[in-house]
Amino acid sequence: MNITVLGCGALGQVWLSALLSQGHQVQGWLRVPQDTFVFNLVNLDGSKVQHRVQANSLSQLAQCDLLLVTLKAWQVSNAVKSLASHLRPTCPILLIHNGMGTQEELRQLQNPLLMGVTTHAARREGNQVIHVASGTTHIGPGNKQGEAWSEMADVLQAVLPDVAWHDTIRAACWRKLTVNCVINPLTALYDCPNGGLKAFPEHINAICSEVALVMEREGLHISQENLVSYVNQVIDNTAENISSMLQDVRIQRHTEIDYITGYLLQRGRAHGLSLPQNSQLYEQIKRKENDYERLGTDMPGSWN
Ligand SMILES: NC(=O)C1=CN([C@@H]2O[C@H](COP(=O)(O)OP(=O)(O)OC[C@H]3O[C@@H](n4cnc5c(N)ncnc54)[C@H](OP(=O)(O)O)[C@@H]3O)[C@@H](O)[C@H]2O)C=CC1
Ligand SMILES: CC(C)(CO)C(=O)C(=O)O
Repeated sequence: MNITVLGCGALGQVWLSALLSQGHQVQGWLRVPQDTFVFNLVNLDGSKVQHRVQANSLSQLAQCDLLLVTLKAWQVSNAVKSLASHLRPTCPILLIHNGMGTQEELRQLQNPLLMGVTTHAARREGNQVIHVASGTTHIGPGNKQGEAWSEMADVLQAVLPDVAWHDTIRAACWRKLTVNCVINPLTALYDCPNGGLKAFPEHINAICSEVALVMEREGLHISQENLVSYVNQVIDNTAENISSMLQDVRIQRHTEIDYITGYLLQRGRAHGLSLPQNSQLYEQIKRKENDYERLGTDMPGSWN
């Protein structure tokens, strides 16, 4: 297949490399246009590879069979909208990111839209990306046109297993959202690795009980106990991890909080629910983010 990967960061490079190794014709799409993109990846087994791929070719974009989007949630809508008119109308667009809300932002899209969440893990270290852990990528339709694309899961399963197709992907997205509503803001707040959250069971329970309320109203029936046990399982499995939100806060980068807790609060409001624990967490993270973003724009020279 001919595939363009939009967002060539940690996750994007893992996919680019896996797609290349399976013989797919790929290009990267970069924020700052370049003709080629060179990257270094450390595979799960510790072996290192360097790849050089084409980048930002409009003619290749116009012929592609899949646009794979591995951007941060807040980067997705604008970037996809700016590229969609260059794609064939039948070319599917697969979004893999943490958080929710982009599906709603892309409601007007004519192309088949597929949504994905993944438990693969990769991180940038210097000039290389390390594929830290293998996992499962759950994908499913994000609009009516996407419903016919279940075979995409088979293609991608051969590239970077495991890939599972869901006729209804929303439940998987909410489960991942729950994990991110707990682990991401709490680790950013307590400045600890994921495993450090074992010390805060009440806080975890309180967050999950509010998420369960919203999920119930969204038509997804799952008990608070079930959510807590799933979140604790992820905490155990990723105990050494520094969550993506804590990483963002540490390097003063915009976080995904608006698409994680922010999305939960938005859905809560739509159902007339008050979610005090999550509202407080959201405010705390936004305060941190605003502090450094305001400082950033106040830096000398920013008016030049
Ligand atoms: N990494 C992981 O292990 C996992 C990540 N996820 C989720 O996957 C998503 C991607 O994560 P990750 O790969 O870590 O993030 P990264 O920040 O590493 O990658 C995003 C990339 O997109 C680039 N980019 C930003 N805006 C544009 C644009 N308009 N056009 C083209 N490229 C652009 C960024 O470039 P620049 O930096 O120059 O702005 C960056 O290289 C996130 O939602 C994350 O939460 C989910 C599970 C695991
Ligand atoms: C699952 C978890 C919490 C792993 O760290 C993650 O998705 C993240 O850090 O964003």
